[in-house]
Amino acid sequence: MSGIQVQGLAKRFGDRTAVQGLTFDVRPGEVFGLLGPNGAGKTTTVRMLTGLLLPSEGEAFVWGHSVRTHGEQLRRTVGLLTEQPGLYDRLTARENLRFFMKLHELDEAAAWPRALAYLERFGLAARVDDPCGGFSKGMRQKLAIVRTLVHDPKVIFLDEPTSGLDPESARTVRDAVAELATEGRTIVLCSHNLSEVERLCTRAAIIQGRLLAMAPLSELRRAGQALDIRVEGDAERFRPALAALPFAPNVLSEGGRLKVMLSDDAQAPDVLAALVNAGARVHSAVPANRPLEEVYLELIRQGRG
Ligand SMILES: Nc1ncnc2c1ncn2[C@@H]1O[C@H](COP(=O)(O)OP(=O)(O)OP(=O)(O)O)[C@@H](O)[C@H]1O
Repeated sequence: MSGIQVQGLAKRFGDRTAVQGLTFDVRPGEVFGLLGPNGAGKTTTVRMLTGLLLPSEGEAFVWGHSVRTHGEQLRRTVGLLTEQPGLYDRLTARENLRFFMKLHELDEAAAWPRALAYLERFGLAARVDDPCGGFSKGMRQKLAIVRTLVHDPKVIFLDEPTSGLDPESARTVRDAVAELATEGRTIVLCSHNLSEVERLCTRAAIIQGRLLAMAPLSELRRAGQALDIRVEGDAERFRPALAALPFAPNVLSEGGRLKVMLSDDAQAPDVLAALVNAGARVHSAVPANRPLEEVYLELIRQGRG
């Protein structure tokens, strides 16, 4: 069995339930987003799926290994990039990687070329013999990613992998993540960067102590549509007319474009009538998918309600 299967997973810390009733699956070759606000239980879930915490309830299989009974095999199969890079400042990049190779009981001669290829890709090869203490935040993050990959893991958990990276480095890392998935690995991406999630992930779960939604991103974004409207002149001036509608839709405006979020198809004619009554010359109005951010925020609000 490959990929990840999660069945009714729960974790309690004393009286506090961090997560409960989590059920989802992640396929090989998939980049899967695990999303949720601060304190939603993402880290707790990842720690259970990487054998660092035992679940209070439920079961999960990661590449066929039970998180309850096969912790040792599990840890050999997974790579985990945590929020903190967790490197030894006094050691050089090479020494850090060697240390983690030893921890994984790897044959260094076999494992090093793979690490070096990533170091080169991430622009770190020239600094391999410098102590990490002198590395910038982005360099440390990239080295931590290389460390996550030294043992050629089948399942990779990445917590905010591009945090602190400049746009070019972030792109390099995103390309590497996409490539790892095309090699048939399973990747779980925890991120608050929803545009990154939209670019990388095929499916996502949104959690807040429990599962609020799990679906392909294309489906999540369709859940409740938007209307993409082009008007003459600056669209922003029509915002008050739309705000006065009984259903007060959320509106984004940019130049001559308005994106109006609808909770119901039947609201579209009222939106257009309000614009025309306010003097707008409407060039076009087409149904559009909602930005992931809109869907996410709405689900979180409903989850709290
Ligand atoms: N070791 C622990 N002991 C007690 N409570 C904990 C422990 N670890 C996590 N929690 C609690 O579980 C809940 C979920 O925390 P978790 O760190 O999993 O959230 P998160 O989604 O990763 O948040 P963030 O986005 O801020 O990293 C929080 O209420 C947190 O206080």
